[in-house]
Amino acid sequence: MASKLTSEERTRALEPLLRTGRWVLVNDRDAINKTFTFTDFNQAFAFMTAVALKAEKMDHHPEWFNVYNKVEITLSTHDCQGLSIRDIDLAKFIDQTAASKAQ
Ligand SMILES: C[C@H](O)[C@H](O)[C@H]1CNC2=NC(N)=NC(=O)C2=N1
Repeated sequence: MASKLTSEERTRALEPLLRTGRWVLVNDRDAINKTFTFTDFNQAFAFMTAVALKAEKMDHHPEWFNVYNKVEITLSTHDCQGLSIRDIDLAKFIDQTAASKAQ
């Protein structure tokens, strides 16, 4: 079972996502959030499909909300009620996938 990030992991792995990756900490829970904007719904949904397939493989799923060309994603690990290394790994995949789609 996943465990919460240690303070060392927060410094090494989480901070870069917050500093340069435009992920933000959620106010009232241990989670990160980011909104992606694409050119249209087709691009947004192609992105969501790629993330969904990866999430299913990882058995680690995003909370997300889509309106037309925008996808807002929140990542947290329900099993440990906070951020784990699985959220970091999925966030990195999500950033790489978004970069490969027209935005
Ligand atoms: C039983 C199943 O493995 C768990 O419920 C998985 C599924 N996907 C998950 N996704 C997320 N974000 N956190 C979890 O703790 C989690 N657990």
